[in-house]
Amino acid sequence: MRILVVNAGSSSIKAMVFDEGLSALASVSVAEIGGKATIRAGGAAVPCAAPDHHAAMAAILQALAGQGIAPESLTAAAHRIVHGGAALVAPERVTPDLIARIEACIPIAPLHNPANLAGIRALQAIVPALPQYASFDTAFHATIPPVAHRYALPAAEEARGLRRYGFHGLSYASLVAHLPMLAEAPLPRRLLAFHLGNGASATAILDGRSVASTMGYSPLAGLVMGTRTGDIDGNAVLKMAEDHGIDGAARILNRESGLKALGGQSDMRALKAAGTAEAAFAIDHFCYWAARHGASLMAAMAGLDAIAFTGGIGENDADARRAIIGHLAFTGAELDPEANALGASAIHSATSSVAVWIVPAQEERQIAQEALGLIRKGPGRAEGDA
Ligand SMILES: Nc1ncnc2c1ncn2[C@@H]1O[C@H](COP(=O)(O)OP(=O)(O)O)[C@@H](O)[C@H]1O
Ligand SMILES: CC(=O)OP(=O)(O)O
Ligand SMILES: [Mg+2]
Repeated sequence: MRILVVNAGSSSIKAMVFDEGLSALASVSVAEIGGKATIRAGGAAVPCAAPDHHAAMAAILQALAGQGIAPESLTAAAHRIVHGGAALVAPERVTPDLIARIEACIPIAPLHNPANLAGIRALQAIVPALPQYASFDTAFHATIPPVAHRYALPAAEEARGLRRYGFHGLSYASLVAHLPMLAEAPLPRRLLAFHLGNGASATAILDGRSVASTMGYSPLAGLVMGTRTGDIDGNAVLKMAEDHGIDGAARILNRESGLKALGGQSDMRALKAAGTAEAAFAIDHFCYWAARHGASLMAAMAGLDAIAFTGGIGENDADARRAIIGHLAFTGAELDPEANALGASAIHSATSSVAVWIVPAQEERQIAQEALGLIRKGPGRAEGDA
């Protein structure tokens, strides 16, 4: 069995092929789509032409074919879908109806759902009979209670879907599954998890379940991100819509803000390499707001037992982790500088009252596992619609 998993983020596509035992058979990724794109297929990353997610997907399929994994040899494909709305809270087989429901969420996830659909369509065009499955980034957050997910808006607005959803759920679900293995201990009761990638969020995980998260109606809210503002006053958004039109305001908020606006680069590595005063301010701002939002999530769990970092920045950037934990020192969290610099799994000091972990994001494995669950269940109600 060969399951191709496609994880399209806002700036990257990560593809992996798994067998039925969830062993990885191949891995290809394209980073910095729309910028200085590079492709990694086993060896070092090399430049590639990927002005958009369609081109990146074509490059990935070509690279996989070069490794002997032709699209025709796949058993199934499984995709990360960022916004599933309130109804799509479990993995599903891709059908025309499901595609329509994913399309309906494009206005709320403009950087993501089109990219996710690009992957599905690319495969449909080449191997129309290939069964495809979808896993939702919003699903892990279905346990957030109304007090945390409801906006204080009139009921009619809520009925139109205006509520907080929470994202990066596949990453958080895999973190909850893997942290006990890394720590060789039960999952901490009150866990503050930071997913810091191009998109960034934090989640309060109480007894393994999401009880609050920083992203809201869309993946724009909460922390400062590569090109997204994070939290901003609604009236400031209205002022921007007045000045620039709705599309202009949406473009500024989603694509021209965040680290890019403050420091001139959306990519953390590029920002650090730039070394300018603006870049330093952007990084300070990112870490300060990550900590501010993280501290607010502690109230949703009545305290804190452990912190976990994941995502491209969370896993690889020791400076960002040090700055964020520095802002959260009042919680009793303290890093072991050497372990942090090395990127070890446990990075807290011996005297820290809060455990601090690095957990590699395994969204692809999580997606493969969810698809495998559906494949093993056999043809269900979705099969008839296909
Ligand atoms: N060694 C590193 N040091 C600092 N930042 C890094 C490092 N490796 C990756 N990153 C950053 O991680 C971010 C991408 O994270 P990732 O989770 O792959 O993104 P996406 O949201 O597209 O899935 C970029 O800002 C990148 O610069
Ligand atoms: C939801 C989200 O922001 O995803 P990414 O970090 O992959 O852009
Ligand atoms: Mg990602």
